[in-house]
Amino acid sequence: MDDFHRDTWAEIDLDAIYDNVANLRRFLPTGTNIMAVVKANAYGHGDAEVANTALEAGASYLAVAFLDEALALRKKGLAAPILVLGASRPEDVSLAAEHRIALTVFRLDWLEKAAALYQGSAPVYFHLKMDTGMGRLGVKDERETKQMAALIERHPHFILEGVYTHFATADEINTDYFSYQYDRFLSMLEWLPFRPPLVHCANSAATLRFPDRAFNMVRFGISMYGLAPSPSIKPLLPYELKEAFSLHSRLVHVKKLQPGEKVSYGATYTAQAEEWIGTIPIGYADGWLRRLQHFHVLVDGKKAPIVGRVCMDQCMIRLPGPLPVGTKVTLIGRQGDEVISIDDVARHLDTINYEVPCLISYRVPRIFFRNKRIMEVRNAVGRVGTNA
Ligand SMILES: Cc1ncc(COP(=O)(O)O)c(CNc2conc2O)c1O
Repeated sequence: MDDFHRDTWAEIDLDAIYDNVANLRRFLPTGTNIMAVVKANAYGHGDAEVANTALEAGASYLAVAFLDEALALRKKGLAAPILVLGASRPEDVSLAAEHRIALTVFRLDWLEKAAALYQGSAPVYFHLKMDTGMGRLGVKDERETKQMAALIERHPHFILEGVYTHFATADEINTDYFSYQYDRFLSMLEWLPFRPPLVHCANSAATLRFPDRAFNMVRFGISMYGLAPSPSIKPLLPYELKEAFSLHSRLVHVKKLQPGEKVSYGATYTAQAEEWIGTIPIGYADGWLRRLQHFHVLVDGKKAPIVGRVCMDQCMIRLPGPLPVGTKVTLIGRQGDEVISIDDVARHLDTINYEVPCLISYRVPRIFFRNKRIMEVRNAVGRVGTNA
């Protein structure tokens, strides 16, 4: 376990991760596999710890965005199959094969380059991505699809393990475009000479809303972390999700301001009366963005407004009264009857909940709880740029 020397930390409740996946396991038809999406350091929650917990709870596959993230999981001892959802380089096919990492393929020219460059004898697993309307990555042409399937079939070491697509609007109430994409996927699947072993299309929203249209694997991301894919479909979710991420700090300075005294850069905040002001060691370099000025935190079980500009490493809050240095402050999570959810922070930032935990940077240590006890502490400070 790492130690850390600044009183700001994130707590990851792996019991919540476990329950979110175990509940999905119970919710899905037996033959539907669960692919745990752990890209971007598991949406800021800690890639290896979340991956291990998800696998324990019934996931059988992992997904990341880029090859480096998959290699990092292998280095951390994860042995489960991993799919790279994003683009990779044709010259990295050997590296992927060596580590049993499946790659997404969606261009014939890429596949031809990979075939020309691959000198290995280990099997190379591909998932062919079809663009049914997300407009990001994916093949759209029948002839190109057939040529790609034929090339893979001809190659002695290439294996078409899966085929998939990604929905643009599964988290919206109106299902017109979702249905268009689903139907498009059904017809594009007919372009293949055979059905690969794994066919998948559903992200969290599609999984939880339309489990009967998930084929035989789902790609479970945001709701594994206990977050609804969007506020509009939150009431439609089939079971309660448990939020896994919380964020805490401690008062490092407390002072009383007289009326007219100022706080922070730009002296934009002026005390209106005698006010108790606390300083906490978290700022925008930790992902606690400047736009969170005027938002609030919890201290002594009460809401406390963030006053003055958020600095790179610190910010100031107006306290309900004199409190001792060292008092715990909760920026995301619960104190007594008061809760600040990730959705609350996202709403204030006018963004989506996905972005909030992803923003909490490497500089904030993560403490992992399993069975209500600390099972790991990760402090990446000092590791960035070295072999972790
Ligand atoms: C291809 C693909 N599959 C599955 C998921 C998981 O989706 P979920 O977290 O809604 O369950 C994502 C998430 N990708 C992104 C989420 O936000 N921006 C993205 O690019 C994805 O890009």
